[in-house]
This record gives sequence, C-alpha cells and structure tokens, in this order.
Amino acid sequence: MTDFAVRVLTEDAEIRAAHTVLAVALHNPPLTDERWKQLKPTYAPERYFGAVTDVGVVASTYIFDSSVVVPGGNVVPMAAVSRVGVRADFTRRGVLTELMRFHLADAKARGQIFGGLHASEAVIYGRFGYGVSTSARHLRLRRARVRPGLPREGRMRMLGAEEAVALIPVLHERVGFGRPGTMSRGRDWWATQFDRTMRGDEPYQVYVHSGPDGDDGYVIYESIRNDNTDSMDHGAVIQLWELWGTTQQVRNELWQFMLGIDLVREIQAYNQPLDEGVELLLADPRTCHTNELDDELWLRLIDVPAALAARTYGDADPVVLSVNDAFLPENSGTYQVSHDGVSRTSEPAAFTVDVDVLAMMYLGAWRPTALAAAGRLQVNDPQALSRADRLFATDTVAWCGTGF
Ligand SMILES: CC(=O)SCCNC(=O)CCNC(=O)[C@H](O)C(C)(C)COP(=O)(O)OP(=O)(O)OC[C@H]1O[C@@H](n2cnc3c(N)ncnc32)[C@H](O)[C@@H]1OP(=O)(O)O
Repeated sequence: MTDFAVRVLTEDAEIRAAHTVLAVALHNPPLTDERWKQLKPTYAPERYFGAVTDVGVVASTYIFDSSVVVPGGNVVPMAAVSRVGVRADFTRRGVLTELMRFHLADAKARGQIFGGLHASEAVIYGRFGYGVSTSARHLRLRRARVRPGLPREGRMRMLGAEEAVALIPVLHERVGFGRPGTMSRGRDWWATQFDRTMRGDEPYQVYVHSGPDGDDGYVIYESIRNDNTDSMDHGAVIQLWELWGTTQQVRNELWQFMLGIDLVREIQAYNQPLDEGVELLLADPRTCHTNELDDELWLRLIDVPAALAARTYGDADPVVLSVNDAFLPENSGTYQVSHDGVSRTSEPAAFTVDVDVLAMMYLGAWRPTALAAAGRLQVNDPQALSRADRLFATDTVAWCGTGF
C-alpha cells in the first residue's frame, strides 16, 4: 500500500518540516528559527525532495549539482545526495526506495551521469546501485616531527575569517581537482560547511600556501586547547579538516607547516588519501597512526554507457562484460571495454557485474580479480579477469576528500 507521495518540496514550511525529519532521524536537535533563517537561502530551488503523507512531510533528501573527476581527468556531472532521513514511524515501508527512484529519474533527466553520496550505514545504498568507490584514512600524529632537510620552497599566510570565506572556495576550484573521485562543491556546500563556522565565535584556522605561480594549497584546522603545562601530555590537539595542494610537493609543505606548529601534542587528520606517505615525511614514522580506514564516496553509474565512455582504460586486450541494473534496466546490457573505448556488443561476456559492483571497479577502488574472489562477479572466463584488472587500473588511488 502506498500512503505517501514523493515529490519536490517547494514551500518553506515543507522544507523546514523535512529538515526536522532529518534532524530527528540523525538524533540532532531541531533547527532554531535563527538557524533556519541562515540555512534556507543556501538551498537551490527544486532540489529538496520529500515524501508527503496526510500527516505531512515524513522524509527528506537534498541533492546538489556537482561533478566528479574520473580516471583520465574528465570532469563528469554528478548528483550529490545528502540529508536523507525518514521519520521513524514510516521506515521500512519503501519510502527511501521511492525517494531513490525519484532522485535517479530526476538526475537522469538533468543529464547527470553519476550519483554520489556518503552513507551513514553501509547496508543501505547497494540495493539502489551505489557502490564504494573511494576510501580514506583518518590519521593520528602524536608529537610527530618532520625529517630534517625536507625541501620547503613556498610561503604560508594566515587568512582572516572574511578573507577565508571569499578566497578558499575559489582556491578549492583550482586545487581540489586532480585525483579520480575529487568533486566540485558548489556554493551551498560552502555556506553550510564553512562560512557559518568562519563567521561564528570560534572560526577555523585557515592558512594558504603560495608557490612561484601563486596560491596553490591551503589547510583548515581547529585547535582544542590544553593549558595544563604540569601534565607530561600538555599541548593542544589539532583537528585537521582540510589539506589541499596542487602537487604532492605542495602537500608535503603543508604537512611540514602543520607539524611545525608549537604547543601541539596531537594532530587528528580526517579523510586523507590512502596512498599519501605522511609517515615517510617524519623523523619517527611510528608517530603517525592510521586510526580508521573508511569508505568515503559511494558512486552510482546512472548512465552506464556515458560513464564507461567518460574514463580512460589501461593497456590490455579488450574485455566483454555484462552489466545488470535492476533499478535502471536501460543500463543492463553487454559492453566491450578496451584501451580505445567502450561500445555495446552482442559478444559473450567474460563476466557479469551488478551496477553497484561496477561502481566499486570504476574508479579503481577494487580490482575485478578481488571482486571475483569475493563472489561479487559472475565469471564465465577467468582468464579475462587479469585483463580487466589492467584495463580498470588507475595511476593514482581514487580519493574524494569532500564530506557531504
Ligand atoms: C546520503 C545520506 O544522507 S546517508 C543518511 C541516511 N539516513 C539515516 O541513516 C537516518 C536514519 N535512517 C533513516 O532515516 C531510514 O532508516 C533510512 C533512510 C536509512 C531507510 O529508509 P526506509 O524508508 O526505511 O527504507 P526502505 O523502506 O525504502 O528500505 C528499503 C530496503 O532497505 C532496507 N534498509 C533500509 N535501511 C536500512 C538500514 N538502516 N539497515 C538495514 N536495512 C535497511 C530495508 O529493510 C528494505 O529492505 P528490503 O527491500 O529487503 O525490504
């Protein structure tokens, strides 16, 4: 029985009600009037979807228009899904399923090739065709110091709050793209995730790095103070939220800057790329621990032929694969993937892959061989797997670096 309708929310009161549903679903307090006044203008029109019943709005999701870098460097349109929540008395009766149907149809109509999200729980989104496409590690650096003699050419400068609000989003457009998985953020992301704190009582610390060609990197962090100098463990804890640079050399210099700040006992660095050797910059590599390694960006190939055509492939003989998409059946079919491109084919497939698992291969996060070993591919021709590994391999490990 369907006792709800999923649609775009247009009225202020409806959007606020959806927000309250979300807040309760995430165990947060509801919005104050003042906070709502700040938040409302950050929403783009027509991008808040909800489920409505005779008791009002019972589900929420907000989509912002973004784009994601794919292997080879193309930047491809992506619908970024956030703020998903269903009222507890309406869960497990298909509300999210209908919201997902609505979002996928909307994204397709807008020409978005991918959907992207960060999942609160790993069991929710696979059934809608989303798969883990990037992972990140959270680091804890305790009294870490850099190795002597590391090159450092650029200069750092501190930004005031208003300067940071004006400059950092523009700088991110320049330094935040490169690796597969990095994405554009959009004005509403900055308004909710950055500007508010910068204009509050305890703004983030923001420093920009400049090299010979101008500004080329930045860090954003927060300090948690500890004044107890009697303690053997005195010094602040730094929470490092962002570290972006155009090159690895710039990133290394940003790390050197962070590790040189006085009166710090620990740096907690969130969402860092898996393959960055921060440990290798340190006098004692064991002062850097990986606290957690988590899935990060979940991708959904909404238009499979366009998504497959958007990326480049490694140097190996072609492989034919069959894609299975229960939610968007027009994507289902057989594709030949080669170094020179992708085409539909009627040749027999070496393996069959569900569209969520295709997302796990797409940015190179998982090798086809590993997916087959875990029973996630239905394999007809085992010989083809190592060729598929080489075709889907990427030069750099995919990383998103943007929470939303
Ligand atoms: C991108 C983001 O914003 S992530 C944030 C997601 N939001 C939250 O975690 C907030 C708290 N949770 C909720 O609001 C809801 O439980 C949601 C949104 C996760 C799920 O909404 P529902 O309307 O209950 O989902 P729906 O009824 O469509 O479920 C579809 C299927 O997924 C399963 N499912 C949904 N959520 C979960 C879950 N958290 N754990 C296990 N299974 C789940 C259902 O059992 C159902 O399975 P079936 O098809 O085999 O029967």
